[in-house]
Amino acid sequence: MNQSTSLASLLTAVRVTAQSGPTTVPVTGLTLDSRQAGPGVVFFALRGTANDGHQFIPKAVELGAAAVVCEDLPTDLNPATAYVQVKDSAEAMAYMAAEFYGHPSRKLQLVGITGTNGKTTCATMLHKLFRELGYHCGLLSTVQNQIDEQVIPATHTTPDAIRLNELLARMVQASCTHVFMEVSSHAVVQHRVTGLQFAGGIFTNLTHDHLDYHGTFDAYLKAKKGFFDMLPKSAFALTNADDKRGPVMLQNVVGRRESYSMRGPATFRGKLIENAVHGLHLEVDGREAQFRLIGVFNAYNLLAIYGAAVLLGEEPTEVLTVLSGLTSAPGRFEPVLAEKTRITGIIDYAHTPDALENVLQTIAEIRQPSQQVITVVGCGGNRDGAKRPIMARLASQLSNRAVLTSDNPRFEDPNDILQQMQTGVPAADQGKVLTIPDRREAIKTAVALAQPGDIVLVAGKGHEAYQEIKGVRSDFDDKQVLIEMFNLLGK
Ligand SMILES: CC(=O)N[C@H]1[C@@H](OP(=O)(O)OP(=O)(O)OC[C@H]2O[C@@H](n3ccc(=O)[nH]c3=O)[C@H](O)[C@@H]2O)O[C@H](CO)[C@@H](O)[C@@H]1O[C@H](C)C(=O)N[C@@H](C)C(=O)N[C@H](CCC(=O)O)C(=O)O
Ligand SMILES: Nc1ncnc2c1ncn2[C@@H]1O[C@H](COP(=O)(O)OP(=O)(O)OP(=O)(O)O)[C@@H](O)[C@H]1O
Repeated sequence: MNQSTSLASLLTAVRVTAQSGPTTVPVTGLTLDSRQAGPGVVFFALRGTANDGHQFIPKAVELGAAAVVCEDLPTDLNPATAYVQVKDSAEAMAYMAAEFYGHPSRKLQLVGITGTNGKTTCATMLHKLFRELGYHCGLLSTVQNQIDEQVIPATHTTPDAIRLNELLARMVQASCTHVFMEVSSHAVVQHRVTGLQFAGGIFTNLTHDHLDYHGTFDAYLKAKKGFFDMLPKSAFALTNADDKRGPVMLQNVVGRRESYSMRGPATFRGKLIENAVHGLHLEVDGREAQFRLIGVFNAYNLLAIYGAAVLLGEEPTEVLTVLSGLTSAPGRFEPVLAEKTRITGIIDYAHTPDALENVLQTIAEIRQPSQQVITVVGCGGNRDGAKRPIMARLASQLSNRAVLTSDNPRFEDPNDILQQMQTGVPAADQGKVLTIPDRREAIKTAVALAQPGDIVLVAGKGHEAYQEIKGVRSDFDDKQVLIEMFNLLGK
């Protein structure tokens, strides 16, 4: 995008504590990485988790940066460079990025989704729903960003404020009216969404996660709540009333307080009629509808999506009709049916003990006693080793058969990872477990073991389309391999 303005006009968006150097300079770009600095570019020195961006100011200046925005002015100032001192560089960057890109969020109906689980599912399905309803719209998610059907790879759940405003501006340029985005707790704390004007916010749920970053559960909750606290009066704040933290999210918010529930009073009410392998049958605000998504957690996601669409002014019956035909987000409890034998394959991104347990418990809720569950699972290399025995234990205890295999061994020997996983399998379950390092062979074996009607869960990779071995990423897609094996084995 060709963008140009003057530093002085960008500074109207922030409170400056001190400044030096020429402010009339034209600005053609913004960056938070000194290595990307150059003439016309404003460099923001951010205090990071590993580095302090202030140490890279000389590098940015050496590369010709037009200006530096920082919290502490350097002692050695270059007369050709403008230096701007602010209280918080990350916050200033967000306001200046919004200004630089012409406040794209104000020209869109921007809806943010926060919570531990369900963000990708809700954002992706809202995007699909509004596309079906005839709108041009954008998506910002962990899996991918999208402008209508154009896919733009994603590096973060929520991009940094510069990239975010740039993407929103591209969406405005492509005539998008609605954008659905995931708002991670990291993004709130790091001011990635500061200065954006939201039309609505959704809270899905909160469980223990990311405590390595936030330190305490309260800090994690505070980060999530920070997003609801920034919603303006015109926006809706839609919360899950059945989640323990749902009501807290609405405390003292300025936005319109709305809720959804499967249990009690709420703006949008759902009732479970059937939760089966082939999908959910729900009553939503008194209307019955059948959905292709599986599991009670998806009933909550569907209610959130329905509620948001109605709050955005869509007609409830039409919303339900379109939602009924939609499939889930890629690799999020994604069913793959073998037509001939009615074996149900499920592809899920679950790569932590919590997520694996959730998925297997959901399968336990929907399966008939005659249906066996066969789980294929692995654990990544060069990452948290403690989860390996736990995941193997869960897979063996909560399935009829488990096939332990590789999941991005990276630089570790796959056999070492598998050995560590095996230590978690209880003696009584040893007979249920096979160990096959080659993931393709593992999926083939699981399909071969499955009898008509059984369920094959392939966990861990979800939408990921690669397997990383010794630093090399080769193409590997669980869904494609599963379909290939159904065909190969005549299932
Ligand atoms: C822990 C975390 O959130 N880190 C993010 C943070 O980086 P950081 O603070 O570690 O950066 P740093 O290395 O300490 O450097 C400090 C500053 O110096 C700059 N720098 C660094 C080197 C150099 O040569 N020159 C230079 O200017 C860096 O650009 C940075 O601005 O700020 C960077 C710029 O915005 C992010 O890219 C980076 O995300 C990293 C890659 C990351 O993995 N983040 C994850 C944890 C994350 O944000 N995840 C959430 C989703 C969580 C979930 O729900 O699953 C997300 O929204 O994606
Ligand atoms: N509302 C929900 N409640 C509990 N679990 C859920 C919910 N929605 C999805 N899940 C489970 O959590 C997994 C992650 O779902 P999803 O990707 O939608 O969440 P997310 O918040 O975007 O998480 P991530 O950022 O890790 O992708 C799914 O594979 C599914 O098994």
